[in-house]
Amino acid sequence: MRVIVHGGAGGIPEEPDTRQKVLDDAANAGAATSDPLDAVESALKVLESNDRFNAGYGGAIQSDGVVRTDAGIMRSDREAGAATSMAGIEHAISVARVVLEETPHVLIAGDHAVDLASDFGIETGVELRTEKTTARFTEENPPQGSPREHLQWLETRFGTGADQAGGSTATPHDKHAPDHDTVGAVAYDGTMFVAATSTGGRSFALAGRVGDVPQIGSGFYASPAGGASSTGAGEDIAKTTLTRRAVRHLERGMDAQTAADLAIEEFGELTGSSAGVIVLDDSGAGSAFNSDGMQTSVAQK
Ligand SMILES: NC(=O)C[C@H](N)C(=O)O
Repeated sequence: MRVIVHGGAGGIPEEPDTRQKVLDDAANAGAATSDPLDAVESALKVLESNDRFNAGYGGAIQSDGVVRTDAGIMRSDREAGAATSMAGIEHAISVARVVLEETPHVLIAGDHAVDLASDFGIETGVELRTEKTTARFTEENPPQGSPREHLQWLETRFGTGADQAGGSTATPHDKHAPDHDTVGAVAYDGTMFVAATSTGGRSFALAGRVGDVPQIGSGFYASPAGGASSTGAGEDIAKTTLTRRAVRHLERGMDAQTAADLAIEEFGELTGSSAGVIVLDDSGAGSAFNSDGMQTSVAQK
């Protein structure tokens, strides 16, 4: 089993070595399995439980004070599942897998996704806010009232992707904000590729906002040529279908590194925004980003 994981594209983390160790543990956990669905799920569960990443516990808080998680998973035979806008779900990746394996659908949202999770034995009602994320949110004098009032509040707080191009800041407000610390994994067992991504979204987003992560071809994609997982400003990733773009480059004969480089180059040209992508094909792994940093880890067993 070969696995590549990423811990989000953004600024340089405060303790890169500690964080790298968690990513290495995640990649190793994935590589120790014998099924690529298990590989990406076990890798991402390690990262969803660690508050150094914006997924599961420690995920970004939306304008109404709630963390809502999203994830997507896809196999190279084009079976896919995603789950979005879930409150109290730490392991969004496991819910996405339930959607893939147990339903005839590709995307389930909100309270219904939480009910589905509960029915399939996935823990619900988990406290996903940490002291750090709560303090950061509270400092910003959270809005009351209607969505229009929330929109006014986030006008000066929700960073545009262009604010972050070059990765200088995670948001205009907080240099060390864990804004781009979405997690992703791609696994290959010699037969099947599986790509997956999990996130708490972006900080200071409107309640109910959904980004690229649960959208096929945006946050995740797999085909017989390989798989890809992305991270960055989700609105821009969705508008340019970043992972579909990277996998299309594999289908045209590029290797994983060239496909990743070209996809990010095109993304930057089209959007002026920042993102990263990891790519796996049958001969190796590649990754590229146009932010200040994106940590990755590759493991093979
Ligand atoms: N942290 C991220 O990578 C954010 C994620 N792509 C989203 O927009 O929801």
